[in-house]
Amino acid sequence: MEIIEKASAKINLGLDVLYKRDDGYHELEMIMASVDLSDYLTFTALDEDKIVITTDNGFLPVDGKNNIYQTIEIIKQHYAITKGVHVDLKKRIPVAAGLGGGSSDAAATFRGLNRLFELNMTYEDMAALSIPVGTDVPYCIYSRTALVKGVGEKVIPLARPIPQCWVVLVKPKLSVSTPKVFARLSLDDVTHPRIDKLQEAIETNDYDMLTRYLGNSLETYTMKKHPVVRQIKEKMLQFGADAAVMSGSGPTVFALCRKQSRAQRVANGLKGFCEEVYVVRTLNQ
Ligand SMILES: C[C@](O)(CO)[C@H](O)COP(=O)(O)OP(=O)(O)OC[C@H]1O[C@@H](n2ccc(N)nc2=O)[C@H](O)[C@@H]1O
Ligand SMILES: Nc1ncnc2c1ncn2[C@@H]1O[C@H](COP(=O)(O)OP(=O)(O)OP(=O)(O)O)[C@@H](O)[C@H]1O
Repeated sequence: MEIIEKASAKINLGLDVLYKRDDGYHELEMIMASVDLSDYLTFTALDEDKIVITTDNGFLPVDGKNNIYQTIEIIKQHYAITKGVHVDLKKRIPVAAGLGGGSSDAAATFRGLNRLFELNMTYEDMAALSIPVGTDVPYCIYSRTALVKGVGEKVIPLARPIPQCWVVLVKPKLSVSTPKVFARLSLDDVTHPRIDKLQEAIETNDYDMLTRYLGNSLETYTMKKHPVVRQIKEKMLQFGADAAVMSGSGPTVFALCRKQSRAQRVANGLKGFCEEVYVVRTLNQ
């Protein structure tokens, strides 16, 4: 039997770093949503007890460094599964972009193996097992508009999706190390987006309010280190985006546009500047 799961990219509409905890991790408050830019994973059970990952992306590790591999190991161990698993990954989400690609693949692996081995895990069960793989995995298991707290383990789905709009994603040719960003961040200097206002905007389906309150505490740090990230944001606004902000620890910046034609204009304006430009929709969930 073959099981297919879709793993969608996430964006952080709001990311507030509250404080550093004693264990070194940062307490966060975020509003997250998923967009229609997705990897596809196909799962097959193997009689032999081994984990095999194949992918069309030649640069990704296919061993224990891959989030998919780590997730399968956790599930196999937790449920004492002696069968093996083959996963074929069609990679579409840019890697190390701030779009949670690896986390989303891990989340799809939880959902996929749940079906493949009929484990009856709830989303809560999956989220509880998933944190060692990555702090974005719990959100990606739900993969719907949510308020996310703690280090990422508390996922509270919102009653409505974000107001329908177009999202332009632009990734410059550089990678950002999330651990380094958190380690070097000066908490005295960060700005604090109003997560409560973002939540209110979504719950009242108020697109204009949503665009006013986008914000990310990690943005200033990453922009100082990589000025191109600021340039992308400025250009997006110049080309008519309703709002723009960096996602996660970057370097991808996303813009929101009410109209498709405007999103296309923003994308065309950025194409000469950056190689990776995508126009996508938010998922209606
Ligand atoms: C910034 C976000 O993208 C927001 O969605 C995520 O929290 C980061 O998710 P990620 O890239 O999967 O990163 P993880 O592998 O979970 O964490 C990498 C490192 O970032 C730091 N980290 C991460 C999350 C968090 N709440 N506090 C932290 O201080 C920790 O040093 C951790 O070892
Ligand atoms: N399945 C996977 N897909 C993508 N990257 C993976 C995967 N497994 C392991 N990695 C490694 O994880 C690193 C980060 O990749 P990923 O695309 O998840 O980052 P990201 O989008 O910045 O995540 P986040 O937004 O959660 O910070 C890369 O160096 C990559 O080699």
